Amino acid sequence: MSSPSRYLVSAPGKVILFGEHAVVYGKTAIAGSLDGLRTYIFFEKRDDGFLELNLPKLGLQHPLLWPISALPYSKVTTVSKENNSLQESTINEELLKSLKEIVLDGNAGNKNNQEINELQQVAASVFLYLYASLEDKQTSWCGTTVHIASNLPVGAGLGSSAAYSVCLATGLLLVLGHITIPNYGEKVGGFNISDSSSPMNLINRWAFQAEKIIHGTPSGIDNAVATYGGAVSFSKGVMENVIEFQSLRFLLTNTKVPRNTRTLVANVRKLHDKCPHIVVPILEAIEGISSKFKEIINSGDSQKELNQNIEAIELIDFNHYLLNSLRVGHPSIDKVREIAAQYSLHSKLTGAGGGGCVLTLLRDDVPNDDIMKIMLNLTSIGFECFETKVGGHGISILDASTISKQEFLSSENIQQFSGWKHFN
Ligand SMILES: Nc1ncnc2c1ncn2[C@@H]1O[C@H](COP(=O)(O)OP(=O)(O)O)[C@@H](O)[C@H]1O
Ligand SMILES: C[C@@](O)(CCOP(=O)(O)O)CC(=O)O
Ligand SMILES: [Mg+2]
Repeated sequence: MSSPSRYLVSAPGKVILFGEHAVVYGKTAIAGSLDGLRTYIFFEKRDDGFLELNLPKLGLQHPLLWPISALPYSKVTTVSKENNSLQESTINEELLKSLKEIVLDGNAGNKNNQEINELQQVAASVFLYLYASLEDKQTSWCGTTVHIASNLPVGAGLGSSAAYSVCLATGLLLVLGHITIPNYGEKVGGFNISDSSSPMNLINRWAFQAEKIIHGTPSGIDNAVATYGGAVSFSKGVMENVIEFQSLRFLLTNTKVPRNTRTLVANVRKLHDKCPHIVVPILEAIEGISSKFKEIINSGDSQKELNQNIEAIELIDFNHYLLNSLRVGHPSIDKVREIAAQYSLHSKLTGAGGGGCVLTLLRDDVPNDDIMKIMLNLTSIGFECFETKVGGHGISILDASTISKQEFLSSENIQQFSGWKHFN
């Protein structure tokens, strides 16, 4: 049977309850997928030897179009086929540098000579990097068109970079024939991240490469959550389910203050290297918070108790103050915390901080009227808020042979196309 000519893939955003930044240093973090906030990518095979990438969410009006022949294949050294699995290694900086130049080059891909900023350049380079690394010269593959749709805010701490990376890795592994759409019940990898031969793990590892290009030194938590979904604790590439986390309700407030994860993570690194005697204990204290949360959960308290467990709630404030001491706070985040505190609710920054989103725990004993008032208050000063729970699907894939590009682009609810396959 021939493989589909079009694929639709989707991956969720994530929210970190405890442990952001510290997780980059191998400490434990607690995170869950945001099933309702997802990135979708439509992949269509071409037969003219071109790669087309559309980045409307990053403000590019026109598609970027490159002939495959423009890719610097002589510099591709990162992939070797071993035991039928693609082994990636560290980022091939020489290849990446060439690809970044190609992205800016009007003769190669930027036909409309659009002004391309650094963020757009990185997003395009990630696509070309994965394509060049994954293309198997033996296949008669002749190009692809990529369209992206997303209801995830970009650069707001909800893991849009990981959702983008996971979708790109999944779609390119599919269209380049490295994996097929797994059947229900087929072993696809689940949580066993070390099993390198499973499709899920292959996707996760390539998405991690993409995250490295975007972030510099990611911990891997965001791509793991976007790949496998659910609610988890994560440390040094090992994930565990934290089912109880799924019962908690949160308010997410997007301050809309733009920030960039790469810069924030790099700033924490500088602080760490300059003052290790101060920063290392802070990171250990954050680890203590994640551990305490797991201890509370494992102590057998009922969900109601977890939701109102004052010790668990206080962990939110502790984590926030510690993140502030790593200098990743922002006055807009403090404003959200202040408004929520008027109703005795506790909040912390989530993701890399510096603006972006704030997470507020919605306790069961807080009346809906109060939640409405907080939301009104926050929206009246220009913030955007929505209530959410965590958990749910990771990667989803659809054989989109019967869906046209126009149907994809004009759809108000891509999730409603029938035939999606989920793997958790
Ligand atoms: N829908 C999208 N289309 C293209 N690139 C995206 C998209 N979503 C995210 N990205 C990439 O991810 C970057 C933002 O990632 P980051 O700074 O880590 O913030 P976050 O992951 O918290 O949203 C963007 O600059 C872009 O490179
Ligand atoms: C700060 C960090 O812990 C999370 C970053 O998440 P986001 O890109 O801000 O959604 C970095 C990481 O874990 O790689
Ligand atoms: Mg990110």
